Amino acid sequence: MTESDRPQPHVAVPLNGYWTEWSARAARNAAPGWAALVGEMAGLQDTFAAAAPPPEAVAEARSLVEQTRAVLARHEVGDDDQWFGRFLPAPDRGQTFSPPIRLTGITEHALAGKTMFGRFHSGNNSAAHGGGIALLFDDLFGRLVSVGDIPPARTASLSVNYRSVTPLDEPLAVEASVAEVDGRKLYLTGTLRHGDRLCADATALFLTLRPEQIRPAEAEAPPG
Ligand SMILES: CCCCCCCCCCCCCCCC(=O)SCCNC(=O)CCNC(=O)[C@H](O)C(C)(C)COP(=O)(O)OP(=O)(O)OC[C@H]1O[C@@H](n2cnc3c(N)ncnc32)[C@H](O)[C@@H]1OP(=O)(O)O
Repeated sequence: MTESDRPQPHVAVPLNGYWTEWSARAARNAAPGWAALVGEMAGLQDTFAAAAPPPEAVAEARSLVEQTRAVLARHEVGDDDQWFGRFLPAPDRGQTFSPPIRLTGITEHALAGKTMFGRFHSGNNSAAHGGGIALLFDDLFGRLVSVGDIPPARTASLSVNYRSVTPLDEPLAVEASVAEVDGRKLYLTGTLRHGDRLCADATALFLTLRPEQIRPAEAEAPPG
């Protein structure tokens, strides 16, 4: 690992008002330890993907996971009230779907950061899955369009070019920027690199939502 690959402090994103409230509400309500549980779950995904356990270990692991599901299922809420994915200032956003992105530079029109794919996102032959790479770009672009005063936006189209193999368990650099704004249309570009090597680049069209397409984020749930 070179010096520039070492984890750098994560930069907090100046979020637009919609996402600020959406995220703050989860932070207000979340139980202590939730962020650590998210980290365990992400680690579990990678460990699970990498394991070839004997029958007794399969049975033990299955029983433990069943117990965990039963504990969590007793506290199921609707998606307006979930915490998963809503810790926007954190590199993993409090979710385990896409790899954490540790942001190292932010302007209103560009983001840069570091990420890494683990075994959970493996395609084959120690290469990251192409769908996982598209997911990474969608998440990165989603963060970019949430910076500053841009109203909430959704992906209308996403195109990825896979230029070379993306390795697992290696630090990767991501960059995204707003190439053009045309009314509600945000044209975005991004790159994923391993060292000096370009692994993938992407373009996307995000559309800011019309007011009637936005669900209110500020509706306060009853405590508990
Ligand atoms: C730590 C920091 C945290 C930061 C904070 C993070 C915040 C949180 C992070 C979340 C990170 C995850 C981010 C995931 C982001 C998703 O993945 S969003 C989910 C995936 N996307 C969707 O589900 C969208 C589904 N589609 C739709 O809802 C609708 O089609 C859309 C996109 C809203 C557009 O519908 P519409 O508003 O009715 O637009 P419409 O009037 O049809 O078209 C407007 C214009 O766009 C054009 N257009 C529409 N679609 C297209 C298209 N596909 N191609 C080309 N042109 C198009 C039209 O031709 C039209 O052009 P003009 O005629 O005006 O020139």
